[in-house]
Amino acid sequence: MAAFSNLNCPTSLSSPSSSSCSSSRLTPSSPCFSSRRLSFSSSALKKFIPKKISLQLTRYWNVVNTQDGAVTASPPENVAPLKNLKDQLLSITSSEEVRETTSVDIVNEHDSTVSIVVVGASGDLAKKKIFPALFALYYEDCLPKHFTVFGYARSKMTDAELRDMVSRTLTCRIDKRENCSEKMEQFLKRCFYHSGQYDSEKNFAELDMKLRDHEGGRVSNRLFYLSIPPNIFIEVVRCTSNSASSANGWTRVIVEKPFGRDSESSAALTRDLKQYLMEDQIFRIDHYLGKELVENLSVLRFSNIIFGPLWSRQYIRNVQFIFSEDFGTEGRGGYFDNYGIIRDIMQNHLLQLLALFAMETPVSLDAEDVRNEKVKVLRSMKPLQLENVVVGQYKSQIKGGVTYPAYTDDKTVPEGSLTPTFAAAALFINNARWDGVPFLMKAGKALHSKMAEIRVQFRPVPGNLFNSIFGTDLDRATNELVIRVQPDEGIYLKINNKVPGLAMRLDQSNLNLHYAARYAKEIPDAYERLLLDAIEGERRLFIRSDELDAAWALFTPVLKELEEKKVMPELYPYGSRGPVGAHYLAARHNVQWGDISASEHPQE
Ligand SMILES: NC(=O)C1=CN([C@@H]2O[C@H](COP(=O)(O)OP(=O)(O)OC[C@H]3O[C@@H](n4cnc5c(N)ncnc54)[C@H](OP(=O)(O)O)[C@@H]3O)[C@@H](O)[C@H]2O)C=CC1
Ligand SMILES: O=C1O[C@H](COP(=O)(O)O)[C@@H](O)[C@H](O)[C@H]1O
Repeated sequence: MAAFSNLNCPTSLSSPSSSSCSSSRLTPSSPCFSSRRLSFSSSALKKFIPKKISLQLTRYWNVVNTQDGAVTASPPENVAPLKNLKDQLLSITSSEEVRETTSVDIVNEHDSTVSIVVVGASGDLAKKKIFPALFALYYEDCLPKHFTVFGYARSKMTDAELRDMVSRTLTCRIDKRENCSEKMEQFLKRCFYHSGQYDSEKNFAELDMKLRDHEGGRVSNRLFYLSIPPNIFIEVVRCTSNSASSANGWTRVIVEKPFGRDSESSAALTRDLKQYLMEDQIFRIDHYLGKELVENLSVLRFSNIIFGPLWSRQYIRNVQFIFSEDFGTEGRGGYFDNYGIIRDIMQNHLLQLLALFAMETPVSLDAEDVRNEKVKVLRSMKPLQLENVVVGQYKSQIKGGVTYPAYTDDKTVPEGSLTPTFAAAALFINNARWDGVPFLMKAGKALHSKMAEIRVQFRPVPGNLFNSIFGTDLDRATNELVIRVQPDEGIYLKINNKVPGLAMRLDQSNLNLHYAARYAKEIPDAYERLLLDAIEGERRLFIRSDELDAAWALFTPVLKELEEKKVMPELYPYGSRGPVGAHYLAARHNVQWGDISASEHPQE
C-alpha cells in the first residue's frame, strides 16, 4: 500500500497502489492504482454490506487493520482501482446487494491524516536520524497531504524549542538542495511537541487530545516511533494503546533494537508487546534492511540470469559479511557494555544480510513471502559453536601524536569489562544449497575503516587452462563478487583478464558498478525508506517475531557460553585491523578475508 503520489516517492514493491507508477520500486508490469483505501466501521460493515459481500471483500481485498471497530481495506495487486469497486462487487455477488454498498464511506488521502509521534524526541537517534529522514521525505513530497509530526519526551520543551532543535540538527542529504530553507520552514510548521512521562496514561491522553485537534475530524492514522531505551518500551506501548491509539484508523508502532538480549528476554518482550498490539501493528526496525545496496541484493540475485545458477555450494566457496567502524563506543558505552558487538551488529544487521543472501526465491515480493524464506534460512542454520567465534576488545593506541582511548577508558564502561567490541564467526547453513559453505561474519568498532560489505568468493575454475601462465596462484585468484553496502556504494566483480599486449599475461581486474559514477541521484538514508514503508503499512523490511526468535536461537547459546566462561577478548589497538584470531578462524575454514587481501590494498 503506498504512496502519496509523487514521482520521486516510490510505492512499495508488493502492493502497487500509487499514482507514481513510473517509480523504480514498481514491477514493470504492475498496473497503476490509486492510493485510496476503503475505510468503514464494523457497524457500517454489518449494516450496509451484506455478509456475503463482506466475506468476499475480506477475501479479495487487503484488510489492513481491524482495530477499535474500524476496518480499512485496500485493493490487492492485479485488481481494478477503487473506483471500480462496484464492478468488482457485482462480479462476486448480486446487483441488489451491491446497491446497498453505496453507503460505504470511501476514504482517500484527502480525508485521512497521519500523525507521526517520535517518542524520545529529545534523544540521539531522533535528532540524528528520525527528524532528518522525515524532513527528507517531506522535501521529496513523499508524506501524505495531511500529516503532523509530534515529539514526545520528558524534557520540557515548547513547540518552538523542538523546531529549533530539529532545524539545528537537520543535517541531511537535502541540505544543499534548492528551496531547502523554504521547505524546512513549511516542515517545521507541522512539528509539535508534548512533554510527558513514559508511564503516564494521563500524559498520553493529553497527547491524544492534541493529536485529535490536528487531525481535524479526518480518519486518523498514527505511527509511534519508540526512540527510547528498551526498558521503557512496554510502558510506552501500554500508554499508547490505552490512551493515544487511533479511534478510526490504523495505529502502528516502530520498535528500535535491541529486541531483548537473548532468546528469553526477546520472547518476553514480544509477549508483552502483544498484550497491547497485534503483530501487524509492530514494526521492528533493522535499519540495515533499509540500505540501498541491501534492498538491491534480491534484485541482483533474482533478476540477473548470470547469478542464479552460481548461487550455491557448487560454485561459491565462502561468503563474508563484514562491518567495521573507525570509531569506538564513545558516548554509548553504557548501552554497549550490556550488549556487545554480537548483539549490536551480528545478531541483527549481519544476520539479516545473510538471510537475504541465502534464502530461496520467495513466492512473491510480498512481505510474508519474503519473510517466510528468511525464516527458513535462519532455522536451517547449524548451531554456532564457541570454537567458531573469536572476540576482541580495543585497547588504547597512540598514533600521530594522538591518543586513542581503550574501550575500558570510557567512564560508563565497568572496569575490567569483557564485553567484545569485535567478533568474528563462522556459520553454516544445513540445507541442500549451502551445505559446507562457510558464511563468515566480522564486526568491529574502533578499526581502521568504516565500511560494510558482502564478499562472495567463488571456487577455482576446474582444470584451468591458464594455470601455468598466470603470474600468481590461480587457485587464489578466483572470482569474487563484492557488494559494498557503504560507504561509496558499489558492486564489483573480480575477474581474471588478459593484460593488453602481444604477450599472454593475465591479471585480476574489476568489473565495476560504482554508484556515484553511474547514478546522479543521491542515495536516500535507510530511515527514509523504512519510515515511508511503515506509513504505508509495508512490512517486508521489518522483522517478524519468528525471524527474531530464530536469530536469537542461533546466537543465545554462544553468548551465554562466552559470558559464563568469562572468555577474555583478544585486545587489538584502536584503529587497527582487529585481532589476529579472526585470521586463524578464517584459515581453519580455508578462507582468507577479502577485505584485507593484497589485491584490495595494492598501495599498502
Ligand atoms: N543512537 C543510535 O545511533 C541508535 C539507537 N538505537 C536505539 O534507538 C533507541 C533510542 O536511542 P537513542 O536516541 O540513542 O537513546 P537516548 O539514550 O538518547 O534516549 C532517547 C531519549 O529517551 C529518554 N531516556 C533516556 N534514558 C532514559 C531512561 N533511563 N529512562 C527514561 N527515559 C530515558 C531521554 O529523553 P527525556 O529524558 O527527554 O525523556 C532521551 O532523550 C534505543 O532503543 C537505541 O538502542 C538503535 C540504533 C542506533
Ligand atoms: O545499530 C547500530 O548501527 C550503527 C551503525 O549503523 P550505520 O548505518 O552507521 O552503519 C552502530 O554504530 C551502532 O552501534 C548500532 O547500534
